[in-house]
Amino acid sequence: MEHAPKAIDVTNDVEMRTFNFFTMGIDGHPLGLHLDMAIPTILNNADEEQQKDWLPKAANREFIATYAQTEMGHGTNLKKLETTATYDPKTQEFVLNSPTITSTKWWPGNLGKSSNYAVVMAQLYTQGKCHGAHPFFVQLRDLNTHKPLKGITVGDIGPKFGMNTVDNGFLQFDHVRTPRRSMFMKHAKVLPDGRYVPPVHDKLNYSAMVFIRAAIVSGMAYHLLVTSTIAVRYSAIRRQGEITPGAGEVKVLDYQTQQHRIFPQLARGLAFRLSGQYIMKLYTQTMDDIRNGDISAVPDLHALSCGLKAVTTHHAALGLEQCRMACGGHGYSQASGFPLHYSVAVGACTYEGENMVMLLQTARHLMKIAKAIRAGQSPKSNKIVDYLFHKGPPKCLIDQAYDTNYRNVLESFEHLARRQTLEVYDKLVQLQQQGRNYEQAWNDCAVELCKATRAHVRTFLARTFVEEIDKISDLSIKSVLQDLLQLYLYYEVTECATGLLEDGFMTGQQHKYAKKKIYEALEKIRPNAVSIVDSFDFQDRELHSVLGRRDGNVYENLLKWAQSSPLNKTDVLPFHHKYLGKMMEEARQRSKI
Ligand SMILES: CCCCCCCCCC/C=C\CCCCC/C=C/C(=O)SCCNC(=O)CCNC(=O)[C@H](O)C(C)(C)COP(=O)(O)OP(=O)(O)OC[C@H]1O[C@@H](n2cnc3c(N)ncnc32)[C@H](O)[C@@H]1OP(=O)(O)O
Ligand SMILES: Cc1cc2nc3c(=O)[nH]c(=O)nc-3n(C[C@H](O)[C@H](O)[C@H](O)COP(=O)(O)OP(=O)(O)OC[C@H]3O[C@@H](n4cnc5c(N)ncnc54)[C@H](O)[C@@H]3O)c2cc1C
Repeated sequence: MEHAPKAIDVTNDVEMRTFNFFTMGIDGHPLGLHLDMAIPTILNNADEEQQKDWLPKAANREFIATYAQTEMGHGTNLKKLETTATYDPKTQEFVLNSPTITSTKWWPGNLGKSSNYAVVMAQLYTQGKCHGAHPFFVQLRDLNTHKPLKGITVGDIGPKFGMNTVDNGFLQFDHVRTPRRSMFMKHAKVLPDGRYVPPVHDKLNYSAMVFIRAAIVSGMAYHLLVTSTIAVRYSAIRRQGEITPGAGEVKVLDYQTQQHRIFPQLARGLAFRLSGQYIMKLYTQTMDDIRNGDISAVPDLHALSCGLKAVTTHHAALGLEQCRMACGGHGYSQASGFPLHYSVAVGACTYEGENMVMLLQTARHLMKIAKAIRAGQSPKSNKIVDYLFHKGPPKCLIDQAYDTNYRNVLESFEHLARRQTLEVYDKLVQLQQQGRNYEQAWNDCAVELCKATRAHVRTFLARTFVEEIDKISDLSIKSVLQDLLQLYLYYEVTECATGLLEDGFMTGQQHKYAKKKIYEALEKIRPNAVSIVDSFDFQDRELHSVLGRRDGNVYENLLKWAQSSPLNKTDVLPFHHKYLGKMMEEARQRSKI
């Protein structure tokens, strides 16, 4: 038939994701971990033969797999995972075991009820020696009955803060046997006789986490762009109060405070989107390099993905909350769509590496660079960190008339990142000279180390935003985006003003200049705000928001939404006369006596 709907191609990743997203919503679905973590693990950690066997079946959804790493007792410190996989050369099998309560796998998405396979991270023992956590591909449930296999206890961990459409689960193994070839063998291997062959880099097993950390950056852009769309649209129909007495009530979007609350979230959403594209490309490139035997970019990718993940999730959480508050009372209703987006987005501050832990990972990388700088070494042509080696201007120049492509603003961010990185490095060295060991000194510097990472990530986000806008050739689009860029950059200057003022790099006057540039940008963005968010082309079914409807018919639909609440199916609730009605009736009778 000419107009018959085309079937979804389940092997096409983008098509499948879009379909899932529209049909099942944003708070997760039974295939989430299968698509986002299990398949990437197969792609990057299975050897050729394993891939041939597992990948087509995975793409075709002949099984559903999850990623079971975190345990009740340990999520961050992977060295202390307790699940064991002990190789038995006699049968050429691994024996998977959960020796303690705290070794119970806890949290994996879709583990509770949906998955019948899992990538299981377990401490690998062979020939009496532990080689650390390695991934295994393990069948959990019978393919026909879907009952747990012998020795496996599996279930759902119960309701959570949000994402309750995902069956996060628990899992225990009681000496479960699995074939030798169920160990992912692209990097490390166990030979039939039990000999261990180490990987070229011992963190290659962690590539699925790196993938999601990179994906999260665009995910956070999405949440911010969606919620600022809701806030802008609603603020453009909501009228309350007057700016000029007697001139009539204004749209709340005309208040400067409202613009200052919402527009920076829009600008940050765009910045995250552009850096999200960058890090995904870097991820793909690095995985290709690894396939060709080049692992040199692994530390850079790890450091950037950890820092971006931590900063973007934190800012998304704060930004979403600003959008909610910008919608007043109605923002607190589920009709706004904010509770759904908020509870999904804040999860990302924790999953895939707790944010403080991630900031500290990037800081490790920065400290190596600081060491090289202090040793007088030259930069290594690394676009992301080379600026740390260069001496910038001694004073801030943001208020100079000619600031081609915001060079002066970028140099301010660079100055702060460089100063913070070197200062905390010097403190680390000093503390060790005073007798602290490295780990103690590290802990004493941890807050400042996190600040160094934030400053470095801010520099990266800002530079990427500037460079990407510079590439746009359509001048009408470019000019609108330049307004958002202006807002973004000066807003970030004020956000890190304490650091810039602290060492006298920036003057109070220049801080005032940055604020002036923010207010100027808000004014320029205001007339285009609704068109900007409309241009994202979000469908109403994506926004899940009465307030953010594209047609702006908020009030009549808010009433319909409330009337359709289950509580309003009947005028009088069935149990009214049994409890509240009875209570009031009895009270009235008593007061008559
Ligand atoms: C269309 C729009 C949709 C919108 C929706 C939005 C959705 C958002 C997008 C997200 C998509 C999907 C959502 C999926 C749901 C997610 C479900 C969540 C899953 C999980 O949480 S899985 C579990 C995640 N767990 C963690 O992240 C654990 C955190 N811990 C660690 O990673 C590590 O233990 C560590 C980094 C803290 C330390 O590692 P450790 O092994 O102990 O090593 P160390 O000895 O400390 O370090 C040794 C050196 O190794 C370096 N290192 C560490 N990790 C890596 C790595 N991955 N790669 C490279 N190098 C690494 C470390 O830095 C050390 O280096 P150095 O010695 O300094 O040189
Ligand atoms: C919604 C959701 C989905 C998840 N999905 C999965 C999944 O599919 N698969 C899976 O395996 N796991 C999953 N997880 C688990 C998740 O990856 C972990 O919870 C996360 O990595 C944090 O680890 P933790 O719980 O051990 O936190 P903890 O490490 O116990 O964190 C507690 C506090 O200690 C601090 N802390 C810990 N270590 C350090 C340190 N070295 N330095 C400084 N501070 C430190 C943290 O900053 C934090 O403030 C999920 C979690 C959530 C919330």
